[in-house]
Amino acid sequence: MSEKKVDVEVSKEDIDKAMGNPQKQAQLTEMEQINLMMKGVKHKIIVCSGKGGVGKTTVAVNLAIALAAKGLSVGILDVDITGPNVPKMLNLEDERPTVIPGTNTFTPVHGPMLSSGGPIQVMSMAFLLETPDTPVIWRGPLKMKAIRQFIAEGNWGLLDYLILDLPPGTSDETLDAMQLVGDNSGVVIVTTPQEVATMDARKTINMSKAMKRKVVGIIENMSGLTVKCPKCEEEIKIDLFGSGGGEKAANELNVPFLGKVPIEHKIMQQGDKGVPFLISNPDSVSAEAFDDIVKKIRADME
Ligand SMILES: Nc1ncnc2c1ncn2[C@@H]1O[C@H](COP(=O)(O)OP(=O)(O)OP(=O)(O)O)[C@@H](O)[C@H]1O
Repeated sequence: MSEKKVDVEVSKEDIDKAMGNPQKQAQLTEMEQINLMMKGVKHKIIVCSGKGGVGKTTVAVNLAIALAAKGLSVGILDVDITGPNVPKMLNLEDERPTVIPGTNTFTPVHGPMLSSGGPIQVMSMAFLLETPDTPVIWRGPLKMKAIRQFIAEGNWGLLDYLILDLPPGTSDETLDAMQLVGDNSGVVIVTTPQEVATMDARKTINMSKAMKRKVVGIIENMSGLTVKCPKCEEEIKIDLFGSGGGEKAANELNVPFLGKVPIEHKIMQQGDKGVPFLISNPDSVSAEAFDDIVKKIRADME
């Protein structure tokens, strides 16, 4: 784990002491533990959407990669308890968090190490399932308990960024995540350009505003597909899910528009292989678009 100094309210020693000492830990309530962990994180980014399948996990994972590649210490918490995909997209499916002996705390799984900022730290419900096909058949309160434990009982150490990858919608997990992150947090909303997705994205933006969370902006994912005509080799752009819907929603709701990421076959393919496209295809159109988006996010958060 990185020993890099970040401008936070606690020291790594404070966190290690609380996490490695059962008596000290027993003196703290769950909420005090969560607050302690959150004080060690400089910036928290909640990646969410109204609609499912629009590319939240793809964005969350590549955002973590982009930040870690800049030498920042990064953690990613998979808040999708029933559909946890972060380990799959980082090729960490067979990993397990390490339980700290004599305590009920754990060290998150160490993911890719891209710079001196240390390995990306990852926690997900997927690490606790017997097989990747095991379903999590839980009601809201149990899911919320798991999220709280992932934060309170994980020794995340000091982080520049914690990225939270949320399930779609505005209920249990989203509500809990927005409440728990505290200050220095921002919400990034992912949508496809089509109306049925932007309509749901608007709800998430209004929820973030109601919960007094800063909206960092909207990303329009799956925005256009460029294909080559097999006969004449001419490039043809197809707006499979329409175009400009995310930007329109951003303008109407008066929140920043962060950019468009096109549909690229390799994004899907590499996601399934567990290699984020920023690593597998750093020169692609999507990687360039994403680079711009990350700059805007950093400019806002930092
Ligand atoms: N720009 C893109 N081009 C091509 N495929 C993409 C793109 N963005 C995401 N995908 C693919 O679309 C599928 C859904 O993406 P992802 O899992 O990131 O969405 P999600 O919003 O996190 O889904 P869920 O709501 O289920 O959590 C994945 O197979 C992913 O690889």
